[in-house]
Amino acid sequence: MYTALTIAGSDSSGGAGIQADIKTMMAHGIYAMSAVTALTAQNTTGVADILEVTPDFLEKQLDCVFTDIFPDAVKIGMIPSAGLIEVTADSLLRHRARNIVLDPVMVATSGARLTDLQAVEALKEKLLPGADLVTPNIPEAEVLSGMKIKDGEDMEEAAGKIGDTYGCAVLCKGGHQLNDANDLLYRKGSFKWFKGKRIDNPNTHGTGCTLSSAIASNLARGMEMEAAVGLAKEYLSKALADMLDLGHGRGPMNHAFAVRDWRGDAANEK
Ligand SMILES: Nc1ncnc2c1ncn2[C@@H]1O[C@H](COP(=O)(O)OP(=O)(O)OP(=O)(O)O)[C@@H](O)[C@H]1O
Ligand SMILES: Cc1ncc(CO)c(N)n1
Repeated sequence: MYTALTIAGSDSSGGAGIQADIKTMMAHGIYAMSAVTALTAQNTTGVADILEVTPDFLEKQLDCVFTDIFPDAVKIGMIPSAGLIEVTADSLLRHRARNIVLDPVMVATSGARLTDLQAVEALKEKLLPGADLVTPNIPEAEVLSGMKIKDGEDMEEAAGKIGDTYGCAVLCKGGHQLNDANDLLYRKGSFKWFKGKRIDNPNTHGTGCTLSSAIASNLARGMEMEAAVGLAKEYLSKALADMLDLGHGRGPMNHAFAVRDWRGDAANEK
């Protein structure tokens, strides 16, 4: 059985963070493990509070996972502070983790900040250089590259800057554009666009977590990076196109489309 680890925050509403990651990995037939960096009290309308674990406790979770069931891939999501980022980077290096997909989470879909400003600096210095792939959305790519992004050409320039500075592949996600949902992969000096049709669904809570976990799941199975990204985007589009509508704000996506056969479609109807 292929295995994957998510290092991320818990989302009490189940649409993003650890919960989205585990749902996605399970839908890909992957055995999912987790190291929790923080608990968030959040729902589709916003984040009420964040409780971080201590660096020492995060390190223990990582040691427990890596010394027992070694993950074939690692997805990194919300890490709220520099101390937790340092422990994570050291641990991944010490345990020789492979297939590391880093979602540089900074702000939730609802607009709330999930990491402090020192964490952004630590992310750049400690985590990006060890990652195989980093998956910023447009505002995150602006922070990491230090430039404004208005169009596809700017996305290429920013992704190139990030990739060349930190020595990792970069997937710049286009979900924050108005007209399309095209993502750009920069890897080893060349660009590949993944074109996506914009789905008219406001319920996009957790799209970034889902995409990065789907990529990690595909890498865990041994897929090449380009194929892993292409298939992950297909998974995300299907989950979004299922038009689940829960909660009072930007709701989560439906992962159950991938596992419906177990109980039949009828069991999912309300
Ligand atoms: N309305 C949409 N229709 C189709 N694809 C979308 C839509 N919105 C986002 N996506 C896709 O979802 C993926 C995640 O991109 P996005 O830019 O939304 O990430 P994010 O902002 O990190 O997500 P999150 O909301 O979890 O923070 C990308 O592949 C993007 O193209
Ligand atoms: C815990 C957590 N991680 C990531 C995101 C980004 O969507 C979120 N809203 N919550």
